[in-house]
Amino acid sequence: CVFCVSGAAMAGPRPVVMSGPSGAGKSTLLKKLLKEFDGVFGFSVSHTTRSPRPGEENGKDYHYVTREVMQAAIAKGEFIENAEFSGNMYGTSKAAVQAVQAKNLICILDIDMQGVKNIKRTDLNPIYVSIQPPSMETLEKRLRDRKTESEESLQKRLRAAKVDMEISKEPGLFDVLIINDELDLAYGKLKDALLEEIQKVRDTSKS
Ligand SMILES: Nc1ncnc2c1ncn2[C@@H]1O[C@H](COP(=O)(O)OP(=O)(O)OP(=O)(O)O)[C@@H](O)[C@H]1O
Ligand SMILES: Nc1nc2c(ncn2[C@@H]2O[C@H](COP(=O)(O)O)[C@@H](O)[C@H]2O)c(=O)[nH]1
Repeated sequence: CVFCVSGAAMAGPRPVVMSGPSGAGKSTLLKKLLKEFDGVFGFSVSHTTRSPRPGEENGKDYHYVTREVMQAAIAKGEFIENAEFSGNMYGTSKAAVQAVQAKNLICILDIDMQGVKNIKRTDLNPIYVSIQPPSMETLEKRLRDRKTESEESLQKRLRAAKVDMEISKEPGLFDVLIINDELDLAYGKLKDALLEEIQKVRDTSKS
């Protein structure tokens, strides 16, 4: 298989892909999952060429690299997928996913729409979850209040969000679509969607 990444020997819980516009609340939701279900989920740490935000840690939130380093690693076939988003490169390395799967945890990938389309051509077989904001106005407010973006980056992200919100309606692209309006309600829906996989991991770790 040309696009094989996980390998048959890696059969374990299904990974979870979380996608949706920048500012929709993916990181907020996945951090809640990682905290509540310690020993069940593991985060696939992506590579990026963007600079770390205050509070972000190299190797935990992302692997922060230069464009040259990232391009060389992609050329060597070390990445499952990679994309250009808002002027920076992002990508999921095979090692990032394998590190989580080796521990028999549910691997969570936080990736953009290009990543979703590319993952669909692999054998990773994840559950695809789309996190959407209630409106463009709310999204813009969240991104502005987060205070992480320059005006230019914010505008780029809002333009990408409009495209993302349209494409995500494509039938069959996502298994679950969650509107993140009230955080606790959205989190409840996310947990419900993943209950079966969570139970599998709990059953396996008991036996
Ligand atoms: N339901 C919610 N209600 C109000 N604010 C929220 C909600 N969910 C997330 N936020 C806030 O919105 C901002 C964006 O959320 P977050 O950083 O999780 O988005 P994201 O989708 O991970 O964005 P990116 O793709 O840029 O990493 C954060 O400041 C977060 O605290
Ligand atoms: N295709 C990929 N997209 C990724 C990856 N890691 C993160 N992302 C997406 O990038 C944007 C911006 O993220 P930010 O941290 O700069 O706000 C967001 O939509 C992420 O989902 C990746 O490895 N591949």
